[in-house]
Amino acid sequence: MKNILAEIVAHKQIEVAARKQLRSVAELEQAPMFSRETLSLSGFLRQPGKTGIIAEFKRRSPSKGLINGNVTVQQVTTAYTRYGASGLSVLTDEKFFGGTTDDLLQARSYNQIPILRKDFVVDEYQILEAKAIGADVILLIAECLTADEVKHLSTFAANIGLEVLLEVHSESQLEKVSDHVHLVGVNNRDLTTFQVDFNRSCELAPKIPADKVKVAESGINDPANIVTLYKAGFEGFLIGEHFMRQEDPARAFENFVQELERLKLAQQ
Ligand SMILES: O=C(O)c1ccccc1NCC(=O)[C@H](O)[C@H](O)COP(=O)(O)O
Repeated sequence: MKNILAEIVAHKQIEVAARKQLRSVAELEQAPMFSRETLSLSGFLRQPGKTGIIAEFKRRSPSKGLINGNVTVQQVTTAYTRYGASGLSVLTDEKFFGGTTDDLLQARSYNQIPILRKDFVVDEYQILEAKAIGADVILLIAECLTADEVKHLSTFAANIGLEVLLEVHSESQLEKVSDHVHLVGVNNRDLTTFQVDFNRSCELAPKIPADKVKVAESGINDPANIVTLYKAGFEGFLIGEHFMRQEDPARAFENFVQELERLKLAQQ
């Protein structure tokens, strides 16, 4: 790991150690959300006629700095759901992305579609925390974890009813895909240069095991990108900044979906 991920992960380990002191595992397991029946993101993405968009609530990022500090979780996520998102992604990392676990708890309280806890998981504790705040899916990033860690953490998540999205950046990282990984995400953004390249994702798509749902992540800013990525085999499309950087992310999402539907009809 020679990019921003190394810095994020180093900080995450310190942060998780501190969080464990504030809220015990027993307290997480007693949280009202912990016992709720989770929703399947892979199932929602495969529902016929749906957009396949996993719409992300993202206030800031290492690549762009502040994206939007003026909107609320309720305004944005309920519009994403209303206009056809297949799932939501909520960044809960505070230092680098300006998110909080409370953002996800709020998103959960207003929406009945699957929610991905977007964070940098290095410890079982964060998976229990994800369940306790109402998430349905966790993200594991292949570049930050060994194959054994992916196997262990994905099994742990599956045992408490959470799905796992494993993010890969290269073909060699596909060796870390294990039984309890339900979705494989390919990040279009190179985290060293922050350059976006859909070709790289399209080349990797056919190499992903057929039983996993393929998700294209990052840099999507045009409905035509979805058509290209769909043709390459992707069923899910994770989009954050393109909507969040607009003054009105809800309107931006609605317009994007309308244009996507128009493009799909034109392709038939
Ligand atoms: O977005 C970043 O700058 C970033 C930097 C380092 C690690 C992760 C990063 N992003 C996390 C994500 O996966 C994106 O938020 C997600 O794929 C949506 O991407 P986008 O549509 O480009 O906001």
